[in-house]
Amino acid sequence: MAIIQFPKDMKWGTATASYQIEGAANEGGRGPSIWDTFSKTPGKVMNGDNGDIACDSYHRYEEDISLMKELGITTYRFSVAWPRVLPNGTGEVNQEGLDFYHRFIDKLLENNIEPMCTLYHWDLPQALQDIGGWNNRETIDAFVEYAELMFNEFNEKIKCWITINEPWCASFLSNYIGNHAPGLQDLQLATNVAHHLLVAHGKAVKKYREIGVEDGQIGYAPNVEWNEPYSDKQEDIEACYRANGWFIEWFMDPVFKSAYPEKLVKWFEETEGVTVPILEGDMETISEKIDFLGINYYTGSVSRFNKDGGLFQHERVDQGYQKTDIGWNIYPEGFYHVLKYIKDSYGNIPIYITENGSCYNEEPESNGRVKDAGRVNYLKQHLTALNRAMSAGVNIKGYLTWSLLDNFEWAEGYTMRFGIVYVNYRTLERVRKDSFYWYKQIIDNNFFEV
Ligand SMILES: CCOCCOc1ccc(-c2cn(C[C@@H]3NC[C@@H](O)[C@H]3O)nn2)cc1
Repeated sequence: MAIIQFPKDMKWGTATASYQIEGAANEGGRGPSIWDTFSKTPGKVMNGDNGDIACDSYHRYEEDISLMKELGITTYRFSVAWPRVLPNGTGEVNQEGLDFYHRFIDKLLENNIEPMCTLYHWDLPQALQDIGGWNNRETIDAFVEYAELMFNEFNEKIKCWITINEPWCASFLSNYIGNHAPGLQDLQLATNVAHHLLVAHGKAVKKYREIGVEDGQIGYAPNVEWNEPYSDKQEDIEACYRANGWFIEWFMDPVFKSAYPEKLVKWFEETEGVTVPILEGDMETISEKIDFLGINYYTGSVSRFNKDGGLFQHERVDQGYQKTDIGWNIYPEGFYHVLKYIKDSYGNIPIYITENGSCYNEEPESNGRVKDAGRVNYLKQHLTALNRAMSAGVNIKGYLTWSLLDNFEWAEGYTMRFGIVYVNYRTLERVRKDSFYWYKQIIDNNFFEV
């Protein structure tokens, strides 16, 4: 047996997002977002599910916070619904929306739980999508107006800010692959969106610095996956570089090196005729220094070159890895490799694991117990890989599992469950899963045995 020990000051938490848990979509002055529109468009979301009610955390946040308190977490990552505070994206402020977040954050602080606030977790006000959304640089200015409002309103209470969650999902998954809102399929448009998200991130960081908060910190949370080359063949190594780079270099080189990765820019230009719409000063803005990096990791694979393998001429090679119920490989080695790669590529900036978790869809048994052994095992394997990365010098400050609650899993609707707490979507009752109790033990002891 080996002891997996974490540092005394390790921050433990859970993560959620506004559209996925709040509900009250047409309450409290909230305006519509692109996910309200997308989820109500036939065929876009499994079973026609939407976030109108979700986990009803808008009304049940006190119960959620008592679960967090019982769990013993010190940090809770949530996101603000932009259209709840600015129903039209800019201009008129919805005081009821601000009041809700004050009540919620005050309750967190009362319970000694540090709020980690994501400003943008994909619920763009529909009014901004109506003028082109992130493809229109005016949305960058709207985001800065929203960020400034939030910084000034909550700076005394929130000391840890995340600008953009998973820019790859908000740009390429949403505007090229088309699985997420607004469901477009145009690589040039998606590349514009990715760039404007990065500029918006940089401008928000600049605004945060201007406002000046001594004890605050700001970062962003890209999602990464790991493609391990199937062989030492150059073509396999390069194919994996491209596949990894779409998530890593594309969203980290601009922030940490003030330039896009040349090899990938050339690849987009030569194979797809796509270019990045960089204006004078953009790269300097994007690379405004951040205090920490949030990393979201779920899965990876062994991959290799395949000329007919789509955008990056790569393909995943099935190695018989076990998969979670959403069909993603369980690949903890990839977690270690990607963290080591980030450290070696971008220096040792403090990193929070802002999302890591697994999908298992067990229902409560007759005695009320939810036996999610797969999720406990996934946590064990990935925390072991995280510990290995920390031993290799990766500057990990905290780990927040996705997610506290089962919730609206985007295009999968409510069919896919990532929570350590089961949610009965009919009664909205919360039921602690076995993984809740296992994770509580880790938080209490700061170690576990494998
Ligand atoms: C190449 C083609 O691929 C088609 C599907 O491609 C993806 C990729 C990635 C995801 C994905 C979903 N999640 C979990 C969320 N992270 C944020 C939080 O809101 C969680 O709900 N992370 N990544 C989905 C679909």
